Amino acid sequence: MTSVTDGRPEDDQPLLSVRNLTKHYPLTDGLLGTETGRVRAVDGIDFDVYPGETVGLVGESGCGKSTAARALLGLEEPTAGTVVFDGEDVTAFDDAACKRFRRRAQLLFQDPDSSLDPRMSVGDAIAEPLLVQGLTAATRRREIVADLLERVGLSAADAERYPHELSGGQKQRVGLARALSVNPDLLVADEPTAALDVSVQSEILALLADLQASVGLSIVLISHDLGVVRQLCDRIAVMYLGEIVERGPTEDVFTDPQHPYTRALLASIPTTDPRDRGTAVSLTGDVPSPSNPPSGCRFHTRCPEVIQPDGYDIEQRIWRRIMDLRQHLANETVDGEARASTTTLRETFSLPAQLEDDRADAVLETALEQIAAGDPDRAAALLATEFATPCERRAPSLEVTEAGQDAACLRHD
Ligand SMILES: Nc1ncnc2c1ncn2[C@@H]1O[C@H](COP(=O)(O)OP(=O)(O)OP(=O)(O)O)[C@@H](O)[C@H]1O
Repeated sequence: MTSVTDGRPEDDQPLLSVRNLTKHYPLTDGLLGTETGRVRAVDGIDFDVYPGETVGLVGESGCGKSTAARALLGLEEPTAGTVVFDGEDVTAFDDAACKRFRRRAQLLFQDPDSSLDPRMSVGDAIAEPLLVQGLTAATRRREIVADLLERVGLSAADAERYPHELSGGQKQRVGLARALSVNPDLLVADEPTAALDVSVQSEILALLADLQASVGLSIVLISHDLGVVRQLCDRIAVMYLGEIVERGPTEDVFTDPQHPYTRALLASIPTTDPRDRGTAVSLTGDVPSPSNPPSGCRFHTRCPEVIQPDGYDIEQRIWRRIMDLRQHLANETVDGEARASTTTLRETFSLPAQLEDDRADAVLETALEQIAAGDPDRAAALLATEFATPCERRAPSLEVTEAGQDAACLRHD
């Protein structure tokens, strides 16, 4: 019998299997050259890509998507973890195996200009990987180039042109032809349409979908754009600050998201439906630095659904603001509030004059009095003790939810 995990039959063999992929960059002191910390760009991510499917890696800018792509292609050495491609460990490859892997797994860049040499004709650019792989017969190379140009919607005559004569969309088509020239099994497309005009974006996405259907390519699509991902991907992994927070079949994640971060991302997609107006939860606070990620669940400093401590019953929206106040105190950004009245402080931090939960209100009022008395550290300590959330203490693991997909959120525990 076939059991299903993450939307796939278990007895299917993945083409690519990424386990605990981790990449930390050292932070060094410019003068002394000593290590002062680490940027945790990617922290233990797991996902599989099966033959012929497209898997999306989505998340805000800086969450580690490109680092994950470079590490899984062997362009950067991971700090930890394994990448198994067609049954073999990529990190253990010798030079010859590495060369074969480089042919079978291709990278498509966001900005075609960065991958095309302005002095090289389109034909030469597409033929270059063939030459590197040992195809020395010039006539055969020309035939392949002509065929590839037509497959990506250009014409054989375009082989004679140079990158500066092409539009952005045409250049991305050339980039795609170049990546496909060596018949790869896997294409890693890093924001392939982000540098293009909106009108051209959908043409390139349609082309990717067509090519995938005709040659059975597997694709890892990296994008911050949920619309792009929904259009193309069979399954997606949502990343936040170097970690996967939700993973599953695209339609399941879009129709019934199980992680508050995914819900917030989806709510941020502009909608024309008037019934949707005003229901969107927007994220507060800045994306924390990957060199000093929050404790517990990394999303707790911005999460609209952060868990309340036992015994309190505070409106969730207000609870988020109390957590934001704790954040301000921790960041020492409330110093100038001394000598204000607690009423003014409540207004400053968008807190109501009276919380519905009397016990919570008494704690809050005491903390605000301490801030007003010029002792924000005491207020921070009181709020940290009374209003501690499990989300700041325990890091959730990625577990299968009742909805079917995996999510890393303590609410599912
Ligand atoms: N070589 C490096 N040294 C130190 N930090 C790095 C290095 N490369 C990336 N980072 C940091 O790691 C984090 C993840 O970067 P990455 O480029 O993978 O994110 P991303 O999700 O692809 O973002 P974007 O969409 O902006 O490209 C960022 O905070 C980035 O500043």
